Amino acid sequence: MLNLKSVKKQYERNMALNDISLNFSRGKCYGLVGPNGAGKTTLLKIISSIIQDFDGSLTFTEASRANSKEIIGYIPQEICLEETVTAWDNLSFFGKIYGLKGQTLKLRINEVLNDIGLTDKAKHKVSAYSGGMKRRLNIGCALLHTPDLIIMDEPTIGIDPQSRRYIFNMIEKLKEHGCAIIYASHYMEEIEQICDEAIFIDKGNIAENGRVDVLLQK
Ligand SMILES: Nc1ncnc2c1ncn2[C@@H]1O[C@H](COP(=O)(O)OP(=O)(O)OP(=O)(O)O)[C@@H](O)[C@H]1O
Repeated sequence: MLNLKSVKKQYERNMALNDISLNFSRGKCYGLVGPNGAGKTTLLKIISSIIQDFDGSLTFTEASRANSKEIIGYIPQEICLEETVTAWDNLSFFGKIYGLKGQTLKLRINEVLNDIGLTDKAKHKVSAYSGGMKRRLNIGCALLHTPDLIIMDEPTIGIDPQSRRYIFNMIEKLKEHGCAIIYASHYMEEIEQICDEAIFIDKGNIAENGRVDVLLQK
């Protein structure tokens, strides 16, 4: 569904990404692994069109949807929620950004709340949520518009095992629905558990790339 060809990104004198070519297909979870400063977030921001100033090409191979905003659900490393209002209000805000309204918006909010396991806490203020609950809500906000490609930038940092389980179950469901997921993480055991393929990135270059079982044997 997505091809990257010779993608390069330079910040002033710092070459953050150096000739990255990759293909992503539906129904698979791709682990993106690398040390601090390897270029993971830069790559994810290029794929999500947050960074538009780069060299090389990025092509969505299925033209069924109008633009990348409709295709992509981007879950940033930072929690991006308004804590003074409820989970429902946060979901409603993000749903409207994606053009959802009325009954469709209500239906999607209820579905997402169920998927992230927060139905009974929907009317609670986010400031009263645990770190793991905030992470789950952060993910939910990016799924309302049923994106085809979901980008998760280290979504399990500082969370409890129950929230981690919810996130992993969610990834399995998204794969079953034919979505592609790109999952950046520092944790190899997470990549082994949920990813079909892994991309090891170091100093802006691809060090290894392929099926997780094959890479593990290596
Ligand atoms: N806005 C920016 N301006 C200048 N340099 C930047 C900027 N963003 C990132 N960099 C640099 O680009 C390189 C790659 O950074 P990036 O954040 O993509 O790495 P990362 O693999 O996501 O790291 P981490 O695991 O710490 O999140 C680093 O050397 C970083 O300092």
